[in-house]
Amino acid sequence: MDPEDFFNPKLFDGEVAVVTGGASGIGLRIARALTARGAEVMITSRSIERLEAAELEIAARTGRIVSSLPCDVREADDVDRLQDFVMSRFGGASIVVNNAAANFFTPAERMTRRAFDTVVQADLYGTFAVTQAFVGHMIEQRHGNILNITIVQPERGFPGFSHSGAAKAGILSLTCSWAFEWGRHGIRVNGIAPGPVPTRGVAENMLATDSPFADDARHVPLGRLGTPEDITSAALFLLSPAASWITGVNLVVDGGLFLNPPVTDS
Ligand SMILES: CCCCCCCCCCC/C=C/C(=O)SCCNC(=O)CCNC(=O)[C@H](O)C(C)(C)COP(=O)(O)OP(=O)(O)OC[C@H]1O[C@@H](n2cnc3c(N)ncnc32)[C@H](O)[C@@H]1OP(=O)(O)O
Ligand SMILES: NC(=O)C1=CN([C@@H]2O[C@H](COP(=O)(O)OP(=O)(O)OC[C@H]3O[C@@H](n4cnc5c(N)ncnc54)[C@H](OP(=O)(O)O)[C@@H]3O)[C@@H](O)[C@H]2O)C=CC1
Repeated sequence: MDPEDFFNPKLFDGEVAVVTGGASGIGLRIARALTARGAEVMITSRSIERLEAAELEIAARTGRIVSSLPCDVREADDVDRLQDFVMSRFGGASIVVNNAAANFFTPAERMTRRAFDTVVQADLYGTFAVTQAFVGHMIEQRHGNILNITIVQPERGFPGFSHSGAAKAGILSLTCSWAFEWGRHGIRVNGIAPGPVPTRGVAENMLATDSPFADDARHVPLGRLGTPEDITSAALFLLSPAASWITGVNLVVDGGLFLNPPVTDS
């Protein structure tokens, strides 16, 4: 049985969800699952081609239509356009999934300022800007749910990917600050920390020839790599009323990998 089948098909009726990076990988799967369970879903990414393909896939799988808009979350003007689009079409968003991210292997001493900036802007600034675009409406409605896709224990560092580690640690801090600040407005803010999930993004950007990461499950206690479905089940739980007293957590979904993480030498 698909783990997502445990979730009621009407679970997200009446909700409006924005999923950044929703045209591929984990974001696409979360967007599809929310659509299948009644939410109006808006997906964004930079590539129009990928967005169009995702719209078709979601329609074929769920029989429902998603909206999409090209948006580079690093660009303030793009985020403003996204906000305008969602406000005029849906009146606001009640769910934001900050999933868009950039990553590539670069030893710190060779990392250019622009490379650092590219990742921090996509991950940390993008999470801040997209959330801020929609939280005002959530506060007015006294109802909202923000889910940030992070990594496991970013505060411990991420050798070879120090830009990503720093950005994700910043997102974790935002998760906690926002959970505290907005809890009294009926808004929950949580994170999910995926273990290794072999998506296109990982294959293209993290498994470079000189990257220390290997595409195998040797170190995973549960004996396999993750799937977008594994992450989506956790997302559906955290976004649902079943998690109504949970805020400010970074839920690790990694098959137990971080009980004994492999040592990497960048
Ligand atoms: C299955 C086993 C897996 C094992 C892993 C397990 C560990 C789990 C933890 C994983 C944690 C996180 C994972 C992820 O985030 S996966 C998602 C990754 N997805 C993506 O990155 C998709 C989007 N990314 C991109 O499109 C590109 O990577 C990029 C961000 C580079 C594109 O942006 P842009 O077009 O704006 O960038 P530029 O090409 O202009 O480059 C900007 C600067 O960055 C430098 N750069 C780019 N690529 C590299 C590289 N590979 N190495 C070094 N430097 C790079 C580039 O040179 C520019 O800088 P300069 O102008 O100074 O040269
Ligand atoms: N897969 C894994 O092993 C792990 C993933 N994660 C996290 O999970 C999330 C999803 O990763 P995954 O599905 O693997 O990655 P993918 O690369 O498959 O998906 C990332 C998505 O983000 C979009 N994106 C990238 N940069 C931008 C930008 N500047 N503005 C808007 N959209 C952007 C991409 O679309 P486009 O190129 O069209 O813009 C793409 O749709 C990320 O936050 C990642 O850091 C965390 C730990 C492990």
